[in-house]
Amino acid sequence: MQTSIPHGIHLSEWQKNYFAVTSDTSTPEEKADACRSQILRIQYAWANSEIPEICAANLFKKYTEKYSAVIDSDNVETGLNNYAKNIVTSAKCQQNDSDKWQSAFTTSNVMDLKCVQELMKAGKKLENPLKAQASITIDKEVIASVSSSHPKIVLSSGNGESVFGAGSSNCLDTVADTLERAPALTFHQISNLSSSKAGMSPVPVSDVSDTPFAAQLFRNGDSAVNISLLLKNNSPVGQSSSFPAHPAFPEGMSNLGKRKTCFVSSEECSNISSDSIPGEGKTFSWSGKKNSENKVSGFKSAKEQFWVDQQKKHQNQPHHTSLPAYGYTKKSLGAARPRGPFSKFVSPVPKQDGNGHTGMPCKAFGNGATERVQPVDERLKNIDAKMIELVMHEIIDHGPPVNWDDIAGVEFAKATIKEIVVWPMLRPDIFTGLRGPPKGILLFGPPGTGKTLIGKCIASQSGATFFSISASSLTSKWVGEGEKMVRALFAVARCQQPAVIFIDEIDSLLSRRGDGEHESSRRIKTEFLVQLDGATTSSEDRILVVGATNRPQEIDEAARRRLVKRLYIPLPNASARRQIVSRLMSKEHCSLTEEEIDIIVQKSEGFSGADMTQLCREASLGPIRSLQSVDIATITPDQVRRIVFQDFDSALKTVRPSVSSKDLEMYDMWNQTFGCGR
Ligand SMILES: Nc1ncnc2c1ncn2[C@@H]1O[C@H](COP(=O)(O)OP(=O)(O)OP(=O)(O)O)[C@@H](O)[C@H]1O
Ligand SMILES: [Mg+2]
Repeated sequence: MQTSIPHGIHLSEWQKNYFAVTSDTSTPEEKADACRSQILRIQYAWANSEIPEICAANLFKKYTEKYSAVIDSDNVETGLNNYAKNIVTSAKCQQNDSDKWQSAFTTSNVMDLKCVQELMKAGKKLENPLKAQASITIDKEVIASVSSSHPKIVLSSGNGESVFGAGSSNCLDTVADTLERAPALTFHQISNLSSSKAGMSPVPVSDVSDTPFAAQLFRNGDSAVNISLLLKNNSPVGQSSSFPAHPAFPEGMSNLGKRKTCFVSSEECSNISSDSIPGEGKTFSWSGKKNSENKVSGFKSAKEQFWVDQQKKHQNQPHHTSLPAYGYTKKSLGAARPRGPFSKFVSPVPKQDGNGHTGMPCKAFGNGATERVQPVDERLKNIDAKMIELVMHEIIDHGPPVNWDDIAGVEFAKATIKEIVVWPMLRPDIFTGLRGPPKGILLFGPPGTGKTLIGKCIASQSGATFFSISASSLTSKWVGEGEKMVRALFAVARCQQPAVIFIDEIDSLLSRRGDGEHESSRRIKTEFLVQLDGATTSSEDRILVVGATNRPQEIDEAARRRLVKRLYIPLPNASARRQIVSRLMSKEHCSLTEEEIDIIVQKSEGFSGADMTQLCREASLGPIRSLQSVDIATITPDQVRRIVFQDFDSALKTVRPSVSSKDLEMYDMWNQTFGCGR
């Protein structure tokens, strides 16, 4: 296409067309071509959710008007003289003397016109295939009505409608002009521009502030669209106003406050939903009445037509995975969630793309293109996405499975936990009302007695989603972010019910509140108690909080009350110690007799489970230590002698119990006062 653009200046296709349309030196044919090209570009951009509907509507209106002005003009120098007679008729059919004249030439019906469709077909030959397939996409809901005094644009959706007040039309022009003149302008800036007048929430864009939106949109159209627009419904009005001035901001746009503005409420934007079309990409539609209206009227929007065409085109080709859809797509954590601690969990938060941009969650669960996208869980609405990501990656436990048999002794605690955790998870229908399980458990006892091991066992055996976090990591790793993390933890757990939240070293999180306490740890504690209260008192939520501590006396009274089932995990008795030794030695090359084991058990009185494990480790080194250092280099594993009683005897001289009798008294006392054991 020949235009009057000076040579040597690199301009985007959009700009070239813009100049062709506005230039006095362009021929009518060039103007018509340029308009057609712009219209296609707008459709394509909107179909890919690169621009808001309102913006697309305005641009579309502008270029269809320019287009019809060229092709309708009888003047042989400036027009194409009845090139499309239908448009003239349509545009003028309702014209009368009234000020309230409304053109029948709307963004929706114009596409039904035969002549436009012919032009579209012609355009296909010029544009690249992808663009050519984009049929007119401005939807029925965008009704542009123009009156001389109060121009307004009504944008309706299933949830009602929003009226853009006087001057909105001009504002749209402002946005449109900005887009045209500043190809490098980011969407954020456009959003900024749009939001410069208070009253309606602009469409905030986050995490994509550097995305050269307009450049993507209006550059040569071959580049793949890779823009993520992240809507935050709860973002305050004017949030985006902090966006720094962009060097590419066009002259005259600096005093935006004086400009007419347009707004798209974030609520309306959130009504845009996206559905996967089997084997294809996605359609974007306003929720609510629109679709049903379309069906009743038999109207097929250009978007729908676009996808129908796409389907037809590819029906004989093997289906490919749908392209990632960026924009307003949402999904739920509640439905179709994986169960069990080792099942694959799908993060509710978008993964960062290669450019470091965080997009909205845009892919449905699983990989199938046919899966429908679920709405975002309401419970995660106000939770920081980064925190959710952290919860997913840092907290969910992925350790090796632990069986109840791996835990020696503590029979009462094991039975109680099975009763509280496993059975209600398996049969929630039976464990209702008074039989409803307690929502908080505290495992307390001397160090190394298997509290953490029990937590891992619950993770493996309960079938619930298991969140395991060390309290000290909450208070140290994410300084200042602790309370957010706590909130995110419980929110995600709520979405992943039944869920078990295991908090190791809970004393460091819920120690008594004191004067010398740091402000941030106080905040974390308060948040935790609030969340714990919610989780433990809600009868619907199937969240169990399990805390483990070896300093139960330091736990805040409020927290203690909420952890209703307080189970003492004592030092292993003789039978448990025997079990630990037998179990560990069964995996080794060992020749201990039953009597020898009895002696070992006797001699290890007061040992914790961890001490017993250490004793076995030490004894197993006996055969190695008895080797000459020269032999170590050459000996084969099967030449190493068996572990014998003498090795344990030697080991017992170096391994000592780690829990003092004074400590044991304290645990016993606390158990008698607050414990729920026998
Ligand atoms: N009852 C037990 N049965 C089998 N092994 C045990 C038992 N108790 C402890 N152990 C061994 O000791 C190791 C440490 O146990 P664990 O971490 O569960 O102790 P803990 O009670 O959480 O200690 P702490 O209070 O210091 O956190 C376990 O990995 C396991 O090898
Ligand atoms: Mg532990």
